[in-house]
Amino acid sequence: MSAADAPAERAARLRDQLETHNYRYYVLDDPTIADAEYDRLMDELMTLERDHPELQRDDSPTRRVGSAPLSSFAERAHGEPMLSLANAFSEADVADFDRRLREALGVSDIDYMAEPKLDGLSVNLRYESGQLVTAATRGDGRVGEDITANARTIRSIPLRLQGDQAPAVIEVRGEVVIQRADFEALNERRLARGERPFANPRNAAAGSLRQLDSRITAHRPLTLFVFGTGEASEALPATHEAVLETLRQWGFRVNDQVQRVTGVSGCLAYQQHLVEVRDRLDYEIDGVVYKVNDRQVWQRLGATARAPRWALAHKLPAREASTRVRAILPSVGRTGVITPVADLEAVEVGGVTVTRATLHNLDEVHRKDVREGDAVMVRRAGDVIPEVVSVIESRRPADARAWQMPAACPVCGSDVVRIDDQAAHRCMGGLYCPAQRMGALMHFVSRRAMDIDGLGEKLIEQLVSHERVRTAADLYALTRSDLLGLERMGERSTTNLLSAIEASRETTLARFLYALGIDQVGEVTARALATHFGSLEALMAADEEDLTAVPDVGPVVAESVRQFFAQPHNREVIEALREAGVHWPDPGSAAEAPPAQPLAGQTFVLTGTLEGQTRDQARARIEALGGKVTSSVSSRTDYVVAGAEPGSKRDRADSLGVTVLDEAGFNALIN
Ligand SMILES: NC(=O)c1ccc[n+]([C@@H]2O[C@H](COP(=O)([O-])OP(=O)(O)OC[C@H]3O[C@@H](n4cnc5c(N)ncnc54)[C@H](O)[C@@H]3O)[C@@H](O)[C@H]2O)c1
Ligand SMILES: [Zn+2]
Repeated sequence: MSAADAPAERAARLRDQLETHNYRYYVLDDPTIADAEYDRLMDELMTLERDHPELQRDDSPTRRVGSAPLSSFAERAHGEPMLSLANAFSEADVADFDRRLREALGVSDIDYMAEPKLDGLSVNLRYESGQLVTAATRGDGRVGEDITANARTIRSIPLRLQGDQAPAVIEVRGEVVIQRADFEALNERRLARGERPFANPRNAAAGSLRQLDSRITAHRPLTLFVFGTGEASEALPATHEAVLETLRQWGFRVNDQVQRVTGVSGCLAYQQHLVEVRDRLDYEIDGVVYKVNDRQVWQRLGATARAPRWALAHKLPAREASTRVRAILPSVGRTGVITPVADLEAVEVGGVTVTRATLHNLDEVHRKDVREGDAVMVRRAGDVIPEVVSVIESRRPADARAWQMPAACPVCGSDVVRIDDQAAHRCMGGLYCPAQRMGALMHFVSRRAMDIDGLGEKLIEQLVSHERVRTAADLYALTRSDLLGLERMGERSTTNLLSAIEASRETTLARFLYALGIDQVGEVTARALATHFGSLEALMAADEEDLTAVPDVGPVVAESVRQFFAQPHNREVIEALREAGVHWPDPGSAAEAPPAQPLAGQTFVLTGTLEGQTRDQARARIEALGGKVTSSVSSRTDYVVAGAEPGSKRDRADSLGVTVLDEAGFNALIN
């Protein structure tokens, strides 16, 4: 092989690849690489052909637009060709473009119309005497697919032009898009039906518009934004700005971000502005387009085989890239919920290197059918966590197997359980699992649990990070010297904290159960369990049937309780706590009788109609136990007791996160 062969071979290979990608993208609506990767291949081929003119060929993808129309549609020739756009990837490219135009036109400043470049599918609408007669996709630029029936179902496409100035013939061009929220809802529905999700809104829009059955299109939320014209039987206004205004008056939707700017600096400022507002737009954009405003100039500048010379597409940083999933890792969060995370081959998305993407939960992994080894599309928008959007099935390795949630927590080895119909899986080692340490400890010391005053998040964080505290039991071994010297811990606060820890050793079984942080076991359930079983031993020995015999304990709660106590590590921590001196009155002993003022310091709000008592009776019972009843709900309210037809106080409680008790829950609490 001679040295001169290398570029020729490379060019041939690039042409092959680009043709394949064109076919998959334009005909099948099923691309296997991200746009930015396609753009890089195209750019490489263009550079090769420019540097080696002998390699130029008329049938090269660099000279052509799109791809031939799919034969299942009728063909529709455009009155005037529909071209693509020249691309700029950098500010220097934009400056070059502007300089070339200024030189060609002999002017010092050029006015441009700057427009968002919508990422959808372009269509050509032909109106005769104001009536929509045909609609076609761009196809290869000369001939497209006839999608007239489908276009008629799109509400933003006027079937008849407004006003009475309609020309005999006019072609109107624009981009059909699917709005972001609609795209997400559409993919949700597809996943729910076991269908493959669309890779991105552009594919969703293209797939929806290129339907042989227009009833399907009618159910897809498509929108048309128009950006120009083709064949016209009469002269149009002299500037592009005025043409857009005419289109508006005819009843089309012209993008409201469109703006007239001057020179390179105007173009770049506009692009910067769109980068900033991009995440707030309802639709996807992949660039901005600058068009010379003076249409007389269009004639003079003309076009290449592929694109007009008076317009330029300035690409925005890509949001999507394709990469490979090296592994799917179960990640244990602070509350024990396990999230599958894709460990990715590093890939750059929009200027940031991405190596991880969330897969949310096991159902999502299965619905998207993401497997270890899969090629996937990854998406990162704004500050949102990167996400695996879809799998490129055609690039799946033969040995890829469906992923399963591990049976044991990868951090602590406790059982992993899916509780009934929740989508989430959890590690059951709540007391022991290092991943859950912070959350478990914060809960353990909280006011309604062990009530250890003075042990805040900052302090717990320090104790955990110094490995001084691993489980709740270690709190009871803390010494003066452990605490002194930690941030903001002086003599006095250390003394106070140590005595708060000391005091918490004496507690009640209900509080202790609540403090354990068993999933599904709140205060009321903890009390019910304590009352029913009387001792921790009896509760730990209970099977599902025993548990569901407790009022208000259903199978979900029962399963959670059983699983919790089934973990050897949890039992170890409980044992250690008891050895550290945590205790409560024996069942049946006089001390188990509720203290005289068990509701001291707690505030209640009563709302709605109670059945077994009047509100006044309920108030009397609360007050007898030391509680207080107030009339309005605030963040200081401990409980809202809601009878029938509770009204707005209940809603307010929900929005503030205040515990709401029904009458049975209230009775359980005060008895
Ligand atoms: N991933 C793949 O496999 C693959 C394959 C082929 C093409 N592509 C992608 O498609 C694009 C190239 O294709 P293209 O020829 O359609 O070019 P293009 O999409 O880059 O630019 C031309 C098109 O932009 C659209 N457009 C949007 N807003 C516009 C506006 N305000 N004014 C004028 N036109 C506007 C029109 O439909 C026009 O046809 C690239 O982004 C490329 O990455 C990807
Ligand atoms: Zn764990």
